[in-house]
Amino acid sequence: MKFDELGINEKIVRAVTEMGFEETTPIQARAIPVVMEGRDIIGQAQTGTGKTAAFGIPLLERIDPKDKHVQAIVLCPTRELAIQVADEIRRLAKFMHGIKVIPIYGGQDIVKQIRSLKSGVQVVIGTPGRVMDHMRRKTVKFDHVTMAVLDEADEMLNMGFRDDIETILKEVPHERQTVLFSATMPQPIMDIAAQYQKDAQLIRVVRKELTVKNIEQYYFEVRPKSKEEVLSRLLDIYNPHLSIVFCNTKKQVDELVTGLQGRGYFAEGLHGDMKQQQRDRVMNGFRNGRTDILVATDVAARGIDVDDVDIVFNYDLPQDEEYYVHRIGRTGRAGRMGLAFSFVVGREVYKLKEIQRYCKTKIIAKPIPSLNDVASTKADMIFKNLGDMIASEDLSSYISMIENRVNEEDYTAMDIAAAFLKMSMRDGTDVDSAMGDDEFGDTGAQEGMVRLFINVGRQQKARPGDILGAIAGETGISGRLIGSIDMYDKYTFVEVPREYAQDVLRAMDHVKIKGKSINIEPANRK
Ligand SMILES: Nc1ncnc2c1ncn2[C@@H]1O[C@H](COP(=O)(O)OP(=O)(O)OP(=O)(O)O)[C@@H](O)[C@H]1O
Ligand SMILES: [Mg+2]
Repeated sequence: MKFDELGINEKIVRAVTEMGFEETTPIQARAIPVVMEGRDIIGQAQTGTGKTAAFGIPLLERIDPKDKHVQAIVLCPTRELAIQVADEIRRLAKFMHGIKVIPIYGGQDIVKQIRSLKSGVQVVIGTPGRVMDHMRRKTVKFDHVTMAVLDEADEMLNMGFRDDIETILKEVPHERQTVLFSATMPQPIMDIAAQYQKDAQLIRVVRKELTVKNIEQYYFEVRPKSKEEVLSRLLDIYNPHLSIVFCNTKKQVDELVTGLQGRGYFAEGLHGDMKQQQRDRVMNGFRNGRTDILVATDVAARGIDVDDVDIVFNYDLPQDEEYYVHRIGRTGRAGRMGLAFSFVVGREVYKLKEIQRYCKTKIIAKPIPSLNDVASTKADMIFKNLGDMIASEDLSSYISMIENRVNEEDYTAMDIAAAFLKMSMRDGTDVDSAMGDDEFGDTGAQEGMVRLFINVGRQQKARPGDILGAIAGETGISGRLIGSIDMYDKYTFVEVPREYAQDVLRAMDHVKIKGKSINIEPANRK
């Protein structure tokens, strides 16, 4: 459906065209006409499918620019979302004169907000706490409000905000229109919502899955200690333009940011213990690409819309299934492609099963990339850049420098190229030191090798060749590089190059001998 078929203000049609919207999304096509009729609705549609405009457009249709009272109020669960929704509604209102939209949220100078509110604002987009604050101070009045929107309604009506929402809605005239939007809408929440709405129509853009099709979802079985290393490898291999890494605690966010920055990544944290100024700085940095990696708690899980987020990582699996939907929904927006990678530790596999059941999607297991994979991806990128440079630049003076060297010294141009490659691949993570030596200790292995202990299980009569083959097959490490296998009555040891040891351990869960899993651990623990 085209926007001009909706019977909306021509100025809004102009604005959406300028915003690059060609057609309405399904939720917009279905919700906008009903909301324009003045009916209460509950709108549920997948993440990134344009719910903001679905309420923003009919909201603007209702505003009388000549009337300087607050006429519409939108409540959002987080500050960042309030700012973003206000921006989107301002863009929609770009050609409508005399409409003022402001976000009001905690942590921002309240005196400034009061001044703006006094200057005649028709649309307030706020977080419940700060809105209540203004109500108490009587710096905002809602007696001319005809429309209330609860964006991310289920989240806000969840225990945390319920009382605040109730208090706020009591201040809004009873004849108001009340609309609720979210990508998830659990039944208990809809029951609560019935108290605030009148004869609400449920508009659910039904799809089998709750998550968007264009997000590919994978998981990695990891050990808690190896999460950061695995994350780094994935970042190096997939090289996302922007990515968001979700952690379950503020402490974990801080730790991971320090770790990633130490490894040379442009990462910043976002969580509720930070000062608002800092939160704004981080969010702006991420929106304009100064920060590539946003490490966040669930404050960034709902509604946040940033172009070019290619990958969402669940560094920790979320506690609630709904949060999985919202977190991964930060990628794959407005029809783009996205990747969602979840880290799963031990028994969390069960949680992952629940998430899959809830979302009605499959999350597929993926092996952890080896350092070899990382190295070859890095080399590919370097070769690509070199190719571009060779094609487009005059390198003759450099060529003669190399020729001179080769004539004077005892090595070839190939040696020089190889040394250069090694040098350029050493940026960011240091491949050789990434392995954490002490985990393997001194186990009397040969120089450069570490000993691993393998438990093949008693009943299995595995031959050394089977074990070697299985490990080589799963890790991609050439069988030649894996050293001796020593089989004793009860114990089996294998020696592997130190730099591959971690890979072998991580691959363990996938290494099967005669269909049965085996157990591998550092030999110094025995
Ligand atoms: N009709 C449209 N055509 C193209 N892009 C659109 C259209 N409507 C909205 N968009 C863009 O799609 C992106 C996602 O929209 P929006 O943030 O409203 O999604 P949402 O459904 O609210 O998602 P979430 O559940 O994550 O809050 C925004 O960048 C928005 O500008
Ligand atoms: Mg939204």
